[in-house]
Order: sequence, then C-alpha cells, then structure tokens
Amino acid sequence: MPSEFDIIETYFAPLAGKEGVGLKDDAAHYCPSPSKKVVLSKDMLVESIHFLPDTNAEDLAWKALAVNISDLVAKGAKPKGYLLGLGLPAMPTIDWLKSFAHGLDCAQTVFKCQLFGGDTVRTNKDLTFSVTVIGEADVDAPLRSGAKAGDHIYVSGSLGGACYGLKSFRKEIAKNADLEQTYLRPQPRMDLISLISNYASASADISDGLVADIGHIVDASSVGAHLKAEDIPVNELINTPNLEEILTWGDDYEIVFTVDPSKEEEMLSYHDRHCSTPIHKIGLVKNDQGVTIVGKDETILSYSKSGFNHF
Ligand SMILES: Nc1ncnc2c1ncn2[C@@H]1O[C@H](COP(=O)(O)OP(=O)(O)O)[C@@H](O)[C@H]1O
Ligand SMILES: Cc1ncc(C[n+]2csc(CCOP(=O)(O)OP(=O)(O)O)c2C)c(N)n1
Ligand SMILES: [Mg+2]
Repeated sequence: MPSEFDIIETYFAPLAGKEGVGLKDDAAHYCPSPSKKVVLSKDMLVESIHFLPDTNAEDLAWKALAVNISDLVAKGAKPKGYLLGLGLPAMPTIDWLKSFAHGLDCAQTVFKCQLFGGDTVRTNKDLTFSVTVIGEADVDAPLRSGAKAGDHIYVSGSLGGACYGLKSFRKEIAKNADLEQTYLRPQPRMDLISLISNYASASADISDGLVADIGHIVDASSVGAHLKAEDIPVNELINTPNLEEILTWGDDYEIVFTVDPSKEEEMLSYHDRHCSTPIHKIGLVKNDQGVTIVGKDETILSYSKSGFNHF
C-alpha cells in the first residue's frame, strides 16, 4: 500500500512547476512576473455538498480546479499555479490516483497553470478538496465595489445547466447527458479574461447564483441592479426551466460584469474579435439598492432566496 509520500512523489510531482521544488520542500517559491498584479483565490469541494459520492476521479480533478479558475477569470487574472489540499477518507486505489492525476494534468493544460504544492491528509468521512489558485493580471482587478449607476450589466454563456444536470443525475428530469456534463465539467471562461480586465467596472462569477452574485456587486458598490428576466440567457437544453431556481441555485461558472456605457461599444467590438463565449446584456445599474428582476408586463419578480448558502 502506498504512503502519503508515495502518492505525492508518483502522482503529483510530475504535475509540479519549478515553483513546487519537486514537491520535496516545505513551501513553494513563486516569483511574480515583473509589473503584474498577483491575484489569489480559494474554493473547497466536499463530497455530497459539492459533488455526488462515486463521481469519477478525473471529473473531480477537473471541477476542483475549474471552479477556482472561474474566480481568477472574474478578476481578469491569468492562472499561473495552484496549491492542492486533498482530504482522503481512505487510501485510494491506484486506478483512482492515476485517474485523478490524469484529470489534473488535462485541467492544468487547458487552464495553463501548474501545481505549486499542497497537502494530503486523512479525513474521517468525506472526500474533500481545497484548491488555492494563483493568477496574474496586467492591471488592478475589477472589484465587486466598482459598479456605478448607469453601467450596463452583462452575463456570459447561459444559466441553469448545472442545476438541471444534477436533476438529471437524480432522475428528477428525463436523462440528459449534456446537462450532466455541464454539472460535472464546468467551463471557466478563460477567453474572457482580457475583456474583463480591460472593460469591467465590477465583476464576479455566479457560483452562488446570478441574483446572489450580482447582489454582492451592487451591495459592495452601494447601487441597485435592474435585470430584465427575458434577457437572461437560460441553457437551451432545459425543457421546462424554472427561472427562480435557475437564477438562485448556483454552480454556474459564468461571469456577471458591469460596463460603463462609454466603453460598451469598444467592449463589444473587442468581444467580437477576441472572445468565443457569448455575452448578453441583462440589465442596468441604478441609483437604488438590491436586485430588481422585471418580468413580462413589467411585473416585479420576487424570490424567497437570492442564492446558495451553506448554512
Ligand atoms: N474561511 C475564510 N477565511 C478567510 N476568508 C474567507 C473565508 N471564507 C471566505 N472568505 C473570503 O470571503 C470572500 C467571499 O467569499 P466567497 O463568497 O466564497 O466568494 P466566491 O463565491 O467568489 O468564492 C472572499 O474574499 C474570500 O476569500
Ligand atoms: C451533490 C450536490 N448537491 C448540491 C449542489 C449545489 N451546490 C453546492 S455548492 C453550490 C454553490 C457553490 O459552492 P460554494 O462553496 O458556495 O462556492 P463559491 O461560491 O465559494 O465559489 C451549489 C449550487 C451540488 N453542486 N452538488
Ligand atoms: Mg468561495
């Protein structure tokens, strides 16, 4: 049976960049590129809370890194490296370790980053991942607090795929393998990094749900968001979408951002030339408070919760 150190040497060291010092030292050593801003973020994934038990190791590796990369995208930062915390309830099989390392290798290739270090421990019950990502941006990251009245609100991609993917796994809807993939394999919007860093006045990813996360932006900016329900892009694979659920459930790794109207035309032209992920204008920032969602016939939609909350 391999030891903790065998796992690190055999499966993780080959994924390490030079910053990881072969994964044989006490800490990683990272020298940021000259004149870049370093951006750091962490997200954890816990069995049964963030993913279903028995999810295959390759998909877990992808999701653990992808959800973290999404936060760097939201801050207009390019990934450089990551630290991996792994909590294992028992020694995994060799097949699991190979598959997990392969998943990490694929993910870090797509996200253009390397393993800097981490920690491997035993947990009493649940498989747990804790990833810290390290990124670099050319300019100061767009903050949640940067939105101004008059800014236009955009969201990338489409919403609800992960929510309905999990419903498919749970047999609550007819099986849909594409929606299941959206849940298992979130696609952080790497192609939007430069657009966000050049044009967003504020931005966030919508891991907790669109209403909650645009809510975080407007609260931090002391303004209000007015969203037009029919302009919000819902995943087209969903047969009978429940809009309230889609806007408040979470696990969508799309980006919501605000843009000053004087920069909007240039932003859209930049988007046409450099980005492949679609973006949609969904509303306006106004000089009030909170998130107002306007439905058909100008009715105001009100929801019982704004988004995902662990407690
Ligand atoms: N346990 C913690 N210790 C320190 N900071 C935390 C902790 N949990 C969350 N934060 C910080 O709170 C802020 C909001 O976190 P969160 O809502 O998880 O953001 P996101 O949805 O973008 O991952 C971030 O700045 C994050 O670093
Ligand atoms: C098995 C399972 N049950 C429920 C969910 C729903 N869910 C769990 S965490 C989460 C939101 C995002 O997680 P969080 O830890 O809040 O990430 P952060 O916003 O900090 O990036 C959602 C929608 C899920 N993804 N998987
Ligand atoms: Mg978080």
